[in-house]
Amino acid sequence: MSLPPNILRAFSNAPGFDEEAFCRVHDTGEQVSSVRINPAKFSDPAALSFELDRRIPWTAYGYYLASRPLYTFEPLLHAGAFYVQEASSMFLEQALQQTADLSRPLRVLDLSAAPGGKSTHIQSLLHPESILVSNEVIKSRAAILEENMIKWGGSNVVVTNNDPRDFSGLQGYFDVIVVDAPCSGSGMFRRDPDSVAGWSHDLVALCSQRQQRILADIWPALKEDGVLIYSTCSYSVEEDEELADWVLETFEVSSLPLLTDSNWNIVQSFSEKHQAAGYRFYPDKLMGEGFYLTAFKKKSAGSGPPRKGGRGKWEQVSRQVRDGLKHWMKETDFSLISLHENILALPPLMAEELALLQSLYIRNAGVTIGKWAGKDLVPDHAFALSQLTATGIPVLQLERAEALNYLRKEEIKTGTGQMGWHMVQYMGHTLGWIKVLQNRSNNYYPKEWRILKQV
Ligand SMILES: C[S@@+](CC[C@H](N)C(=O)[O-])C[C@H]1O[C@@H](n2cnc3c(N)ncnc32)[C@H](O)[C@@H]1O
Repeated sequence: MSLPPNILRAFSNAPGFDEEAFCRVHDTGEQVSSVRINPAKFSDPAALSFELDRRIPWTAYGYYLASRPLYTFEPLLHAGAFYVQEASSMFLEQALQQTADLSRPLRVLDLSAAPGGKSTHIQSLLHPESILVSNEVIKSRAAILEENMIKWGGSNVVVTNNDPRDFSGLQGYFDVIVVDAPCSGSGMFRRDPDSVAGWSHDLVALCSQRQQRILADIWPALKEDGVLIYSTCSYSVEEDEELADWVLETFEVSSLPLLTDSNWNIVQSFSEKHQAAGYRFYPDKLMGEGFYLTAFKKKSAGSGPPRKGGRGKWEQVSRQVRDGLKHWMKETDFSLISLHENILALPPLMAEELALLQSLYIRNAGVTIGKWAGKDLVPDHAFALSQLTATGIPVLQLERAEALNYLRKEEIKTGTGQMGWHMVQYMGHTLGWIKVLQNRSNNYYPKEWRILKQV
């Protein structure tokens, strides 16, 4: 792929930009593949059909792969044991660790979260009593975000589908806000050469205005001393350092520098007007795509602490249901509530937090356990993928080919004499539910998530 001169000229003022090396790395067409494992689920690298190669140095959970596998046919991807993510983006881990106290419960918003790369990563880094609001404004993308967060299996996540301005009522609520902003996308040119044709100066200007609007809308929701982490996959200074200057001019805020290892070859930049520290990733300098990240601390909120949420529009489940769930669920201190016919398990304090978040359009919160149908539970897929299932639930281990058939939603020949609900597993990782009947079994894998691709 050769990049047009107008694009190269546009990046010539970007700190650390080396035109010759940049062109060379785009010309080769070389691709870097990487994944991030889920520390709550992943234990055995041998369960993967591909090899984890070198570690990505700025994260504890990321690995480069020697070659790109067909991820769709990897059952552990559907079990939420790993996530396919571009390596540079995992630098978010450094930003969070160095700017926030992750040893205590925090309220964190990932504002532009779909498909869920940063949110799954954040979930792995937070104290378990934290609350992570993973938001996506575009409805169809919010559905994908929800799917990925359910597969990841964390119980402390709320998935919402809101515009940034909908958060204005939550004055001073969040300790940390991550804005992985929609941008002109030049950092992905190597991955997606077709996107080169869509790039223009007008697009960069439009994105920069939208990024300012998003940050202005979300700003009141950040608490005093709270941390804002802003990132793009654009090389354009208008979306990166100039945007950081705009933040410093517009809000009461200070720039938060981060420590990096010189061997990582990340370019540290300083914005022209206010010297905001930023971190630039170039594919010709390190193994990863184009990325920019900067962090800020809010100086004053201009508003008090979050108000009390009052009571939510839900009820605790009855004693009969609670007793009935005993052989399904691990013993926990979670609250069990009924919402829209579903039973939800919410970690301690989340019910109170949800009451505060009631103004948002909540797609998913805590773990959906299922529906109570008269005498017993019809378990939800999210429950299977969570860490809350009781050890006594019957399990059916499948070989790889059968596991893929299950994920295609085909009927599974069980060979088991035991009737009723079973968790289907591959190499000890749960994929979902089946119900074994007298002469057949019903596959409960969600229809909209099934594998459609043929090998
Ligand atoms: C760079 S992508 C996010 C990637 C995601 N953080 C991840 O790591 O998987 C930017 C997201 O911003 C969303 N978006 C688009 N317009 C937006 C707006 N006006 N406000 C907030 N988010 C927006 C896009 O739909 C997209 O999902």
